[in-house]
Amino acid sequence: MNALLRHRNTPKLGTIAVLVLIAWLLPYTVGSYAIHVVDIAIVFALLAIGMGLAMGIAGQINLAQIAFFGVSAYATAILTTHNGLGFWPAAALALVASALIGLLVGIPALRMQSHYLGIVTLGLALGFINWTTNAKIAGGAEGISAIPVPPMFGVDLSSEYLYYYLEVVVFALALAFGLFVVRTGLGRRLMAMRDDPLAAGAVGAEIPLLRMTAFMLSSVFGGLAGVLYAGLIRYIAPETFNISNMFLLLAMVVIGGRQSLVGCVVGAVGLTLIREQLVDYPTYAQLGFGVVVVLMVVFAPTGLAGVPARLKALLDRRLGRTAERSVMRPFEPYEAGASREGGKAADGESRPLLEIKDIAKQFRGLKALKDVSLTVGYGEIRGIVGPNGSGKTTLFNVISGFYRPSGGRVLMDGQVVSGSRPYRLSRHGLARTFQNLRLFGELTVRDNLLVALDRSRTYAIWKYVLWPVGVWRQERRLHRRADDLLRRFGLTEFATAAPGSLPYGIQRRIEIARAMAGEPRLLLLDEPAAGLNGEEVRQLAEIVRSIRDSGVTVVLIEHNMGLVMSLCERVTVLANGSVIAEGTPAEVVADHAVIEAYLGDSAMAEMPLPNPTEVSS
Ligand SMILES: Nc1ncnc2c1ncn2[C@@H]1O[C@H](COP(=O)(O)OP(=O)(O)OP(=O)(O)O)[C@@H](O)[C@H]1O
Repeated sequence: MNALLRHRNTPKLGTIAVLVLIAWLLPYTVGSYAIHVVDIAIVFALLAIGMGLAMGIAGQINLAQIAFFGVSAYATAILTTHNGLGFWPAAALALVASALIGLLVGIPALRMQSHYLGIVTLGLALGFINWTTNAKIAGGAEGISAIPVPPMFGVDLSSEYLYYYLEVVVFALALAFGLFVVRTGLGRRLMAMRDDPLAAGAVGAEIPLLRMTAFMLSSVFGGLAGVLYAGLIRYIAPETFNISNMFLLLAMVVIGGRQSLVGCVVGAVGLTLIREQLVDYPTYAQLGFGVVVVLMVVFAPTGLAGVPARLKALLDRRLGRTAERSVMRPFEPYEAGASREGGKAADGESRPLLEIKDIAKQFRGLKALKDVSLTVGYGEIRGIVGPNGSGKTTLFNVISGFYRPSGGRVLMDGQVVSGSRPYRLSRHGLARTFQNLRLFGELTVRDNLLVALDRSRTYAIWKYVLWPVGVWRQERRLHRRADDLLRRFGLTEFATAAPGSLPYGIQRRIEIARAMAGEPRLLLLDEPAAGLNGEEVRQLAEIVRSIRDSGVTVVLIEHNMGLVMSLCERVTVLANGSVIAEGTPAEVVADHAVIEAYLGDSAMAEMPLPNPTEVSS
């Protein structure tokens, strides 16, 4: 069965039918005040979903949600009462306005993250509140009244009972859309960005655009809530969009579980109902919510939505259940053949794939790289060795766009690529792994691979609105390819596991599989054998050879000299940021400068020339 169809969180049809029935019958069972509270709860639920998308899914702290809500509510009010527009055209323009404001608020996220972003978004929300209180067009402290009842084919939406049904339909569609986003490519990329923006960029995720997208999504949900609120209450005033409501919203998302949209809805509905019960004690209610939020952050950071998984993990630990196998299946070699003979490019030219020309990198006073030059031909396996701190990882970081060089150029396939962002380099055919593993910790192993397999551009998210079938088909293709990749790398058994729960050797292999998912031409492996046992190193050598035989050029940094000697045709030696030797493994280990550089370095000082068969398959 397709993995997509057996998604662990896909709601059952029966559950949906029961929920629809409850939603349908609810107005028949409650009084007019209760239905008013439910109508308000739905508005908050929409706001909470938007906030969950930005904060929980994309990891972007957004304290401006109340402003997105306000912008569309005010835009609807102003356009209908001042400009005489009908309710629905005004609502459509209000949605556009809040999406644009969302993009605007997202701009600071390009430069700053975490609490700085929180402060800036909060500042923008305060600015908006200030505007509503002072601007004449916004009605000042008195607000705007007499917003018209939304027309709906003769249905009287001034009745809160009938308005409830409109809200339920809009809410259901919005939640379904949110879940669709979260469970497909865009959501995965947003989550990958949340877990590790550097690694996400390295597998092709356009981080700046994704950050803007997160704020835009959040603002559209805020905008929907604003329109519904304006149509429901038909009067708006600054007190609805104040900081205490922003805090309440934050509490809903944190308590419900910011990484789960359903959790956000539960938090929003639950806290709206509780707030109504405590309406006579607003100060105590605020204080109570504050205490609960602090307790949740400390003891249950994943909120109510995360409680079942935590309980299950606890139970499994208590019962000593370890469901996962800890041994990988064998790697299935790639088909050989695409390998370029004689260091030639695809067009037959004999230029190298990678040219590094006089690269320098300075960190304040420290010259980590000094005029490093080297070339790597097509189909080569190049080793980069050197004592600790000699600049190897810095060189990789420059090649892969993580660092801008202080001088010199990097060319790939004859094209200057130095200074390009990691996601552009990924699309140009570069992939890498990291010395300290950088897997997306909150995603499953399959999702880690899916993020890298998905090469669609961020601008293609228009399909989510206009052509969701296309998104769905693409998902099916990606899941099939992920299954193939999992099988090739012997990882099928671990597909649904969290990478952090797996042994180190398996995590290293997942990282190589993820790098290969992007079908690179050049693969940079940063200490791929670190932490592996002897058998795993032997398997690694087999994998790297097969990758090269499939036509991918490999450059690896390694301290395991046995592996370097057996695998690499040529080795470049760095010391103190400079290339001190280059040649075949036998040549470099006999080089005087190399021996001197390594004196005192235990990895190589006593290095006998290893027998290549030690690590070969
Ligand atoms: N972001 C940074 N800021 C300041 N200094 C840095 C930064 N990154 C690396 N360095 C310094 O640059 C030098 C080279 O570091 P690098 O990590 O490239 O060495 P390496 O050869 O990869 O070492 P190892 O084998 O231990 O991984 C070191 O002195 C290191 O402290």
